[in-house]
Amino acid sequence: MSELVLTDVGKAFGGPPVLDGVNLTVPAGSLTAVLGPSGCGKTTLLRLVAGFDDPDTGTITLGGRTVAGRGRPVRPQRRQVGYVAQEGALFPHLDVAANITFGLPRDQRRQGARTTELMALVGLEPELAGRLPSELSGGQQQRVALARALGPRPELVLLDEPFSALDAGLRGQTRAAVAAALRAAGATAVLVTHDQDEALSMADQLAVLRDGVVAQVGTPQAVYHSPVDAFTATFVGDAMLLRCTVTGRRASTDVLGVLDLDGPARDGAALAVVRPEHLEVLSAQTDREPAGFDAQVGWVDFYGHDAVVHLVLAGTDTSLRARARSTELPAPGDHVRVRVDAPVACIAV
Ligand SMILES: Nc1ncnc2c1ncn2[C@@H]1O[C@H](COP(=O)(O)OP(=O)(O)OP(=O)(O)O)[C@@H](O)[C@H]1O
Repeated sequence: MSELVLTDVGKAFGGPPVLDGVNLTVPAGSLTAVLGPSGCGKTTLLRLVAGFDDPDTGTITLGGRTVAGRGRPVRPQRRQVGYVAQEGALFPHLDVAANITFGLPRDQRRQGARTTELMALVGLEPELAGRLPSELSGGQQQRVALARALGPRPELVLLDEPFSALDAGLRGQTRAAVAAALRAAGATAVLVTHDQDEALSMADQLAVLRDGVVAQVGTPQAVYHSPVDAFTATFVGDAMLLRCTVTGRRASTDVLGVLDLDGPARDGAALAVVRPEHLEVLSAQTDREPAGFDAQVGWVDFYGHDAVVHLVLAGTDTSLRARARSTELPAPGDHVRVRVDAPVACIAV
């Protein structure tokens, strides 16, 4: 396993740059998720690392070896990089074992032991070895694709939206199996996705890409709790950005009173990052001390494990979203009270 370092990497295809000075370090043995909206350059970044395209500027090093950017680029097959595409791209006429064996060095192809070991690593039952890809579920196919990519013990595994074709139930299971297999193999991995749940739940490190520029890099927790700008705050998780004035560790908002901040911030104008889970919805008839602000329920999105209550603050046109337990839900039209019951982050403006 090896560290991957991109320094000032740029790429254009005849028009404005698709990647514009990307700096990113992926520590050895860790999984970095590159998260960004469609068209922001995620696949281009993977293709440059794999060697399918060359960067216009900057360098890419893998395990301390420069593979692109200085002198002649190292050819893809010599980079020791495994690639898992959106839809595994398995050979349809080869069975599972033959698909996995295909990625192995010639001297290991006849030894069944490595294939058995790889199937176990990605959580595939041994009896699936003789099946064709068309006889597997989408999640099983992606596990075969990962086993094939891990076979030659690559320095780095690249995963390009590998779960996007799977339905919700299968996606969760396959994500967990793939994350466990990558950890067990000690692989350095880059996962490209536009799915924030996937990025937050799987990654050791999250890099948010916007218009070809890395907007923020950090642990999923750091990016979620301390976004650096309005784009990151609203792209990674749901957030309402409220105008406020910061003084010390408190933010005075126009619409929800004075909020506690979850960290130090510069005094002056800012945006408070209020997430739905920071808001508490109280019954208007509560016998507790009246707290919070009057609001009316517009509608409720029910998700089973919880729900999101859409509200409008009384006397304003401010819309809010509050996460609530699915067992205690108000109804559309109800008058309620709402308050922020947790410290929030803020972004200087
Ligand atoms: N070979 C190419 N020639 C011309 N333009 C390209 C080429 N490859 C990518 N692009 C353009 O570069 C931009 C970024 O594409 P890329 O596929 O990297 O985005 P992405 O973030 O992976 O998007 P998605 O999430 O939709 O797959 C797009 O505008 C795309 O049209």
